[in-house]
Amino acid sequence: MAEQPVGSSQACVLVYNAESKKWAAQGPNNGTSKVTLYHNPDSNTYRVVGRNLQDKSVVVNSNILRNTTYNRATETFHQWRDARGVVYGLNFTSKDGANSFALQVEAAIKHL
Ligand SMILES: CC(=O)N[C@@H](Cc1ccccc1Cl)C(=O)N1CCC[C@]12C=C[C@@H]1CC[C@@H](C(=O)N3CC[C@@H]4C=C[C@H]5[C@H](C)C[C@@H](C(=O)O)N5C(=O)[C@H]43)N1C2=O
Repeated sequence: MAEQPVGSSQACVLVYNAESKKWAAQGPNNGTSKVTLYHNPDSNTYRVVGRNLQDKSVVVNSNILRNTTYNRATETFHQWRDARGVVYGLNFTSKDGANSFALQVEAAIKHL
């Protein structure tokens, strides 16, 4: 069976630049993206995919692993580090959207 969407939310996707110590918003004019947690039941893998709402470009495509720590830095800003050390940030447009997405990611990590 192909990948299934577990849940989605709206957020601005950012990547941290360790050199400049700044967050860089991904996608055209720092736009909002639709971030979706996908589950592949065949391989029992999860990933977060974000697509910019405006031009549909993929702004994040990151595997969530059993040793991933999903950090709720604030009620609306969550972040994680991928296997290569790239730090992603999600600046959600609402607390509810942030919380529901986080609950799904946290459940996914427990399921791995
Ligand atoms: C142990 C560890 O790895 N720790 C990581 C975090 C983590 C923990 C556990 C597992 C994985 C990860 Cl990844 C860490 O601490 N990291 C990862 C890289 C960056 C950072 C390091 C230092 C700074 C200091 C401050 C904070 C930061 O960046 N914060 C705070 C909330 C605040 C909210 C919003 C965004 C806003 C969109 C723009 C900007 C603004 O507000 O202008 N901004 C911010 O400033 C945002 N940092 C971090 O998160």
